[in-house]
Amino acid sequence: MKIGFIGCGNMAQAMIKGIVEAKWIQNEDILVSNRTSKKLEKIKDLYGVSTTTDNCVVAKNSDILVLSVKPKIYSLIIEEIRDVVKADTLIVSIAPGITLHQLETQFIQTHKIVRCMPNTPAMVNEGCTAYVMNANCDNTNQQIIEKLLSCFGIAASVDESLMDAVTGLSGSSPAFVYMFIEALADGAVHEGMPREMAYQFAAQTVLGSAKLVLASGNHPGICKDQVCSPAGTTIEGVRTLEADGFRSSVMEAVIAASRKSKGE
Ligand SMILES: NC(=O)C1=CN([C@@H]2O[C@H](COP(=O)(O)OP(=O)(O)OC[C@H]3O[C@@H](n4cnc5c(N)ncnc54)[C@H](OP(=O)(O)O)[C@@H]3O)[C@@H](O)[C@H]2O)C=CC1
Ligand SMILES: O=C(O)[C@@H]1CCC=N1
Repeated sequence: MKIGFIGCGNMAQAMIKGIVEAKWIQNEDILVSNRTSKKLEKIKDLYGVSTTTDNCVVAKNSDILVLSVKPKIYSLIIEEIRDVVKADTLIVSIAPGITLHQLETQFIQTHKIVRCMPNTPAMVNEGCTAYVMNANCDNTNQQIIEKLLSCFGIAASVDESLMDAVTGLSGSSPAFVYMFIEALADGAVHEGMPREMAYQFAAQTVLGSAKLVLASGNHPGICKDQVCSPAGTTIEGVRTLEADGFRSSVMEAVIAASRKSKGE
């Protein structure tokens, strides 16, 4: 089996790293194309994958074909490759806001199409991907797509109506989390902590807190209450976060990203 990527940017590189490390298929059976060659040279040097600047070479030879370019050039890319994609190739879209129906109408043949929303923590095997398949896909296709997505984290099948919310949450919120880590560190730097130490402590604290929510199965509020001693230090911080609209602000960010994905 050959897996192709058209576009070798941040998200494709994260997915390729996971597939290579999972040792699912031979590295040379990962085919990657990109507009320019610099990223291709880097990824070929790193993993020995097959690279080209000709998108049609990848499209023609792939059993699974991931369209990993920006949404605004999806139509252009589909127009470029649609005559050469094999009828039984499983097409994987990772673009926000582009529906299965839109994808089906842009291809000439009746293809098996999967709409996914991955995220960049795939780079460290901690990705979180939701997917929905079109009606042409069968159980075998689902097993293959689960296997692919599990190479770099967890995968969950969702109703297509949820894909925009997924984009706002797991797709986009890594950026919000990095802003949170930066802000936590800045607070500690303000109080005199060296910057490198502040980033390490902030990131480890976010990692550990997330692991505790997942491992305990507790409501996040219970985990929060376990940190807040009566009349202690933490509740002082909680008070200022509430006064500054922290939770509302985070909710608004997820809603804004979801709405953008919906095209609103
Ligand atoms: N980044 C993220 O966190 C996530 C991204 N996505 C989605 O993944 C997709 C890719 O995003 P991302 O990786 O971040 O974007 P990048 O900008 O990092 O990568 C896009 C790549 O597409 C290449 N490209 C541009 N035009 C062409 C072309 N005509 N033919 C072949 N390759 C081309 C670019 O090449 P060049 O460098 O030469 O311009 C670039 O390497 C998008 O649809 C995005 O919405 C989904 C989930 C999360
Ligand atoms: O910002 C974006 O549009 C993409 C989709 C989700 C994450 N990055």
